[in-house]
Amino acid sequence: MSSPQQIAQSFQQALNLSGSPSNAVSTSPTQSYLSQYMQLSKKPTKALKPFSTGDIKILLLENVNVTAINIFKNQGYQVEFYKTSLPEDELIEKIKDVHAIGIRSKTKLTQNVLQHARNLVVIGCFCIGTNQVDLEFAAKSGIAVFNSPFSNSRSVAELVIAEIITLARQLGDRSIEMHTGTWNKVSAKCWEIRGKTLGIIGYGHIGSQLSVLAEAMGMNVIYYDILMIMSLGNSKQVDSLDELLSRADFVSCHVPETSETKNLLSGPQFAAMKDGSYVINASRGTVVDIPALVQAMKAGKIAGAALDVYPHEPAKNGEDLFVNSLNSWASDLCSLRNVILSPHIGGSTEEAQSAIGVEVASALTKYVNEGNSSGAVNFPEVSLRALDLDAENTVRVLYIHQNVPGVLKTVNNILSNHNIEKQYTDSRGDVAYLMADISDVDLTDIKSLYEQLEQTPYKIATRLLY
Ligand SMILES: NC(=O)c1ccc[n+]([C@@H]2O[C@H](COP(=O)([O-])OP(=O)(O)OC[C@H]3O[C@@H](n4cnc5c(N)ncnc54)[C@H](O)[C@@H]3O)[C@@H](O)[C@H]2O)c1
Ligand SMILES: O=C(O)[C@H](O)COP(=O)(O)O
Repeated sequence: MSSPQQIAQSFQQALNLSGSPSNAVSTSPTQSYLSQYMQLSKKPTKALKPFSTGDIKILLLENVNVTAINIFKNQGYQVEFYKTSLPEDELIEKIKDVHAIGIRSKTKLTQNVLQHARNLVVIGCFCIGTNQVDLEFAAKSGIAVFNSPFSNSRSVAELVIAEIITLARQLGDRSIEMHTGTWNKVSAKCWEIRGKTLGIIGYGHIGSQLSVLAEAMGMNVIYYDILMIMSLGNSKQVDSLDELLSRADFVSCHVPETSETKNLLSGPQFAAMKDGSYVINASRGTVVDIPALVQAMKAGKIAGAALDVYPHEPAKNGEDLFVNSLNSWASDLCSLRNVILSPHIGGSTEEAQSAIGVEVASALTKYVNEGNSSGAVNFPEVSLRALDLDAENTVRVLYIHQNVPGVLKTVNNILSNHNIEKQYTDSRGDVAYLMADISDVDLTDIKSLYEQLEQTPYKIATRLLY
């Protein structure tokens, strides 16, 4: 019989957890990372140590906040940090070996990129939007995705309030004039916002927060959403986008990027708006058709616009918006009066970034260390209370599988030699996730337990924590 050390060694080779290249696992790239053991206990009785938190490699891109780095380092994870996003070829190289990746809105985790991830267990979007990740492919590959659903909502809402006043007072133009030495004191077509109507498209976390701030400043608020949503304050939900457009002096978009929201505001919608009204977009660049906006502004229909997001955004600071041929509208837009352009800074405040860092890093840590998927955006949400590390011979089984009949029968048959202390399972679409704490496990049996689970049909990923 093999000694525990020998078993540990063979596990390390087979599972490629030692950091050195391994070709012992002859599965496809998306399968090979799924087979992982993790030992959280430092107890000397558990001599078998195929995987510890110190083996976890995490790649952080796009200047994810230091609060997150500290949380990961406190866990003992190996952290590789970059201030920017990476070009696709570099990203593919880097993603091959890491167990977790943290990104913001720029990094595109497409199927093409994700299929190279051999060990990836979890993705953290340190922002609200998750449209930059192929969520379905990730789920089917057993990769959970987490985001921060509201930690930057207030920051975006405050920016939009600033933009409403700036547009109403043509403040951007006055400032540019003063910077070039021109004194141009005017009141024509400059307005108070008190008593004006703000039309909010998308009354979610940001839209509703904006509603409260706008009403506090004396605005009337109407909103349009595909869902019936309780109105805050005196705001009123309207039945159609057209009704909102025909009544609002300021229209602000706060919808996600979906196929339905692509060019949500285009030529016909600008035509339906009030003469001299204003457009604000701090949601996603695909939501407003910029060339159509330029036309509407040139025609004098729209009196001003504030854009924080664009269909093709530069990957890093210092890059020129104009050099991207896909942004052929850029010089036209910049030549217009009363247009505020900001570089996707809606959520970029110290408060928001620090809170997002804590929130997403905590979710990732819980998933890696405990398998807890509460709050995942693409994955069944399963959690059991923290693994009892003091309980001798207890193992947490994390088993991700295709959502088809008969799988639980097979799995519970495998687990039936042990005492199942707790078990929880849930499914989402085609993917299901089972978590079970089993006791009375002889550590020398773990290899066999693992191998049996790995050999089950419809398995996507297995992890054993002990
Ligand atoms: N500029 C920035 O820095 C920044 C920061 C944070 C978020 N965002 C963007 O803002 C978006 C909104 O954020 P949120 O937190 O308020 O999201 P949310 O999910 O809380 O709210 C979005 C709302 O839009 C509604 N909606 C969806 N499709 C719609 C449609 N076709 N028409 C009308 N309503 C529709 C939803 O029902 C929901 O109520 C995010 O998806 C993100 O892309 C940008
Ligand atoms: O989705 C978001 O939260 C915003 O678009 C902010 O993205 P960022 O973190 O890349 O600035």
